[in-house]
Amino acid sequence: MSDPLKLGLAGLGTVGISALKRLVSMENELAIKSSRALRVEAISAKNKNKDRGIDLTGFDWYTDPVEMATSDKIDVFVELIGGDSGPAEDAVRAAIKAGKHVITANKALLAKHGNELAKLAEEHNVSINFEAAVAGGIPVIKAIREGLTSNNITRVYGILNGTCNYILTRMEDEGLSFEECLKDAQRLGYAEADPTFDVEGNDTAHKLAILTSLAFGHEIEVDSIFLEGITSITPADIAAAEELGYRIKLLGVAQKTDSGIEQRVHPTMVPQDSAIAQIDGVTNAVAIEGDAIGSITLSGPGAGGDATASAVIADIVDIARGLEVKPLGRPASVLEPYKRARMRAHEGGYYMRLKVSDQPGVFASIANRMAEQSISLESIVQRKAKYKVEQKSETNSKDKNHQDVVLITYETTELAIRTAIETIVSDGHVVASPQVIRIERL
Ligand SMILES: NC(=O)C1=CN([C@@H]2O[C@H](COP(=O)(O)OP(=O)(O)OC[C@H]3O[C@@H](n4cnc5c(N)ncnc54)[C@H](OP(=O)(O)O)[C@@H]3O)[C@@H](O)[C@H]2O)C=CC1
Ligand SMILES: N[C@@H](CCO)C(=O)O
Repeated sequence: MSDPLKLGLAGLGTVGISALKRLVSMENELAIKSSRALRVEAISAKNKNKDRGIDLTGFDWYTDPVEMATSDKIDVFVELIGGDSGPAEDAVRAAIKAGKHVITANKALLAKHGNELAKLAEEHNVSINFEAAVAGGIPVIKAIREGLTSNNITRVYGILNGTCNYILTRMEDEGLSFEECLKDAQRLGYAEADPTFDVEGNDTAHKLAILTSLAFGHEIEVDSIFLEGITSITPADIAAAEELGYRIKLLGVAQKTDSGIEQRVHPTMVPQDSAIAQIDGVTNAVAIEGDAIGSITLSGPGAGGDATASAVIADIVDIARGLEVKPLGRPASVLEPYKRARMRAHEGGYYMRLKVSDQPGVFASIANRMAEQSISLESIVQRKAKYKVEQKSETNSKDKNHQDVVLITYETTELAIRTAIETIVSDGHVVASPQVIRIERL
């Protein structure tokens, strides 16, 4: 057997401590699978005195992760701190420059600096492995970067945030409030340090940007992703979706179009009988469409200590085995600049829920405005009694004179929908911000 592979682990939170425990408890088995011992030499976290449920006296302790990242005692720096700047970024850069391989679960860091870090790693002949950064325990990076290399990929989409899917599932199944569900997701270790990154869709965007780059051979480009989170989804939308044969999921979608690559993150109506609609709780699913494979969908736990540690350790084993792959699947120098498809040209079906004054003619006026934009309606329903219970929390006594008009359109464009909504709002019948949810062709 070769010399042990010496590891330094920075970050001993939900993911870090699970990874450390598994590396210790599976030491023999991992050594056999890697043909090499994996030895944790050094650890780093903020608070040395925190009880982490494991004896840490056998590891060298570093308060400064940058110092650990450059120490001669380690071969591989494992970054499990988080954040797109500060100690995580400083330590990753320092590790690469010191010739250490890097493993990270940090999608925020990769979405912001991934192109540059990939170049830096190539210059220093080291790997950056980041299986845990996208979809937790699902080996989707390996699937796209290695398993599907002979495919021309046309679309990648999926549920990429465990926290949001957990919240939406529990709101739907148990009728709980958004806030209650989010608190539980935080307690279970699923949410980001700042959970607005989850619920506003940023975390999904970070992951999507990484997948897009790997799938289409473009530079990572996160800032131009069309982004809507789940905070505006109400029990009334969830009830309407169910009645109309859909479920609401936060999807990240990247697809090739004639004008460029469309990247979008938004709550999405998916048909109840589709595979993606069956994905509940913290589970994630990623569907990949390519010319050789047709379509495959991978699903599994998207967050949580053990599931994420599984991906971190697989990355370590790859390094121990000597497997070297360019971080973004091809040399950084040949990645194409990202060409954005305009969101206004997006084509699809739409769900709209409009809270309107309960007056004669409103219904017909809305239908006319849609017709002006050549939008065909699959259904248009007026709801008062049906959603009364769900609406209680968001209404007051004035709402006695209001009702919801729920519309489902056939295929149209984002531009047509936006124009129709502007005119409907300017007609003065709508008494609250219109709710618009895109329907995905699956
Ligand atoms: N939680 C999950 O399910 C998943 C998380 N990720 C990603 O993994 C990474 C870690 O997430 P998670 O484990 O949840 O985060 P936690 O907040 O649970 O843990 C963060 C760790 O970083 C340590 N830390 C913070 N600042 C410093 C510093 N300056 N120097 C050294 N250590 C520091 C903390 O120390 P201390 O404990 O002393 O406070 C803590 O141990 C993030 O990038 C996250 O996005 C990816 C997939 C799933
Ligand atoms: N906060 C993230 C962790 C996994 O990346 C999620 O809920 O999916």
